Amino acid sequence: MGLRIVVAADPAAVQYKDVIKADLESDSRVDEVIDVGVQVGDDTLYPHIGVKGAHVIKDGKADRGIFFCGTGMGMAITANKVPGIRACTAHDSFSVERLIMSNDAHVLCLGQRVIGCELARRLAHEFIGYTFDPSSHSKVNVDLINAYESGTGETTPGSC
Ligand SMILES: O=C[C@H](O)[C@H](O)COP(=O)(O)O
Repeated sequence: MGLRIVVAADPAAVQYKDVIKADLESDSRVDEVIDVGVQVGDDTLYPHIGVKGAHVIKDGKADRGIFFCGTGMGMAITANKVPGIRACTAHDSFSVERLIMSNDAHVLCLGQRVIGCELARRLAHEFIGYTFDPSSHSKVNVDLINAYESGTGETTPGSC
């Protein structure tokens, strides 16, 4: 079964969102692309779109997301506020690899004002090619993040 990917952008990055949406729609690794906006001419601000996109993943309707804004940072900050969602900006190939392999992230965030379109396309292509290995040493870190978020873990402001 292929991946279900949600794409989201604010007005500063709708062009990259639409280019990469088209790439994903013709990618054999992808079963479904869900576009939560914005569309050209829609001036909705990124916090609204980032929350909406992250909830698609939280609600189990998508496996991963690729979110876009001017820098990628506003979308990342926003998506991380949705419980259970791990999102980060990554503008180089190694970071994109580690975003999955070390961090088991759900969302790659890209900045249209920061990187060229061809690099953004390449990073999006690479992002969906990685699968987190739950038997790797990285799982303990992801588990600690989740435990802190749920209030069940040992990680507290005074724990180190
Ligand atoms: O992180 C925020 C984004 O880059 C957004 O697209 C632009 O925000 P700004 O207009 O506040 O810089």
